[in-house]
Amino acid sequence: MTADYDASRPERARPTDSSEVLFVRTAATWNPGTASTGPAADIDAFDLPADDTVGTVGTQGDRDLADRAALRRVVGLSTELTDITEVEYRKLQLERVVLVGVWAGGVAAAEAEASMAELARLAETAGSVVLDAVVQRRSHPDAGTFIGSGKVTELKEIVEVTGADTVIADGELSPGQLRNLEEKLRVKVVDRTALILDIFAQHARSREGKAQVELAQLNYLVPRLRGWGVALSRQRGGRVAGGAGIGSRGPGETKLEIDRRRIYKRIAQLRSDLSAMRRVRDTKRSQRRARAIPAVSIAGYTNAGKSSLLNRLTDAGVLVEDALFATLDPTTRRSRTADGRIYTLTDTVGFVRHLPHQLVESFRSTLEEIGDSDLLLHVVDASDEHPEDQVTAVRTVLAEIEAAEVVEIVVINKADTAQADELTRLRHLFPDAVVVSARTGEGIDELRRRIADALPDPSITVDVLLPFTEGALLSRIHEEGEVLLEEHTGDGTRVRGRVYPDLAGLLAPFVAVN
Ligand SMILES: Nc1nc2c(ncn2[C@@H]2O[C@H](COP(=O)(O)OP(=O)(O)OP(=O)(O)O)[C@@H](O)[C@H]2O)c(=O)[nH]1
Ligand SMILES: [Mg+2]
Repeated sequence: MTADYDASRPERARPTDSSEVLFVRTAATWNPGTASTGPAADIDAFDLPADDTVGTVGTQGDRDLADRAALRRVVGLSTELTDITEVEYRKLQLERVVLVGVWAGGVAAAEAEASMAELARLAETAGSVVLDAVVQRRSHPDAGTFIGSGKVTELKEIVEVTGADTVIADGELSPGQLRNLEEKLRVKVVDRTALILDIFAQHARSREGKAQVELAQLNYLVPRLRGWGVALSRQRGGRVAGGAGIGSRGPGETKLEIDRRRIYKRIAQLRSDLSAMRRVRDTKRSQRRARAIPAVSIAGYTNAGKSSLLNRLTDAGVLVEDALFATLDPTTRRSRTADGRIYTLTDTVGFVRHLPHQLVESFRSTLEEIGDSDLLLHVVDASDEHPEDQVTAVRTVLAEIEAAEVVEIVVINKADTAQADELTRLRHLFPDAVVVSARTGEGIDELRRRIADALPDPSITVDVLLPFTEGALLSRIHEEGEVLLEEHTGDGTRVRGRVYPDLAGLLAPFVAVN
């Protein structure tokens, strides 16, 4: 018997074979198809397929989709934290759920409803069936039980009537709230943060993405370890001992200490792995910068159509799915302006209201690319009920990752399905926005023009005579700059054009003398 094990807490009224926390073994064990680093990850700008050279990648999104459809929830794996190093994902078994929210004073009813509707979509994305949703109006969440303690009884009735096995709270619960609610409701309770982490874990593909998610999950887990530990012990007792002798099978203090130490060790390992991956990413990025290829980032709310837009602009063949957080790994592709200037386009992870800070922290290196870009395409879903709330949520995250200063083009997407008066309203709200449909291609030419105008212009005029041995420099002028005149002479190629400062520096030795 240990101090951490709460013997007074009765067994579940409705035991299910799903554990409270499933520790799923390495992705390779359970889903070989997605274990390797996806081709979309870590693409070097110099090897990027240009939009006009891509032939077969259109099927990559289809393959990803098939992979994802093949994902199955894994039931009945070990719930013991026996070897944390084997843990790739911590998955929550969510099946039949009831949602619960607190509608704070001062918040419009519509906003509270939108938040719950989104929670429902998140739950469905994670593979659950939403049976019911309830919201309590009160000035702030109850410190002990999230909703008022009287309401917990009502919620318990709903849980019993619907036969739910999980309650999902629309917010981040303190470890105490989580424990209290579970004790009272006798079903598993998870919060919005855990739910989003679970979706990210399901969708992560690249090594970096997986490490980022796992780090976020462990940081979320640490302060809750005691609660989870208790739950794990009871689960194990129930299964292994057929429900008897549960107390004797609880994890000892020492066991929890060991678990905690293992988790800290794993966190340290992940941090160091990630910082190594980050150095590679930084090098690639700075190579791109050194070559002065302007970078455009596509950001926006989840499901706004960012990947569709990348596909439309470059034929990238990125996975598009009517699901939240379909994209976690940034994909970079190369494109050209009508006057031939090269730029890169990067599709990024979507944002959401109350994006868990653990994720923002873990994904910081990925997200920092947005702050570093020359231009941001902020994609807005015009068919959403509250597009401007999405814009606010996105701008909040952008400020958090210090990307608020980047020049932004608001791209109002899904013009094909949005209501006409809604489009008018949005045009009025965002007068500089471009209205497009990634699906039909409407407005895309206009968007390309706007991108070309917004990209930094090569500003230094050069007039050089390049010896034939300097073919590489000649192609860089073509790729990155603007050629005004080109003449082949007996001594080499005479080029007059406009380039970025760094290339102008390299061309200095060849300045033409007449
Ligand atoms: N009708 C319509 N649907 C669109 C358009 N653009 C995207 N969609 C749909 O919206 C859904 C989400 O598209 P994605 O491109 O995956 O969106 P995303 O922003 O990359 O989403 P995440 O990566 O999950 O954050 C898919 O079902 C797309 O087919 C559009 O212009 N019109
Ligand atoms: Mg996407």
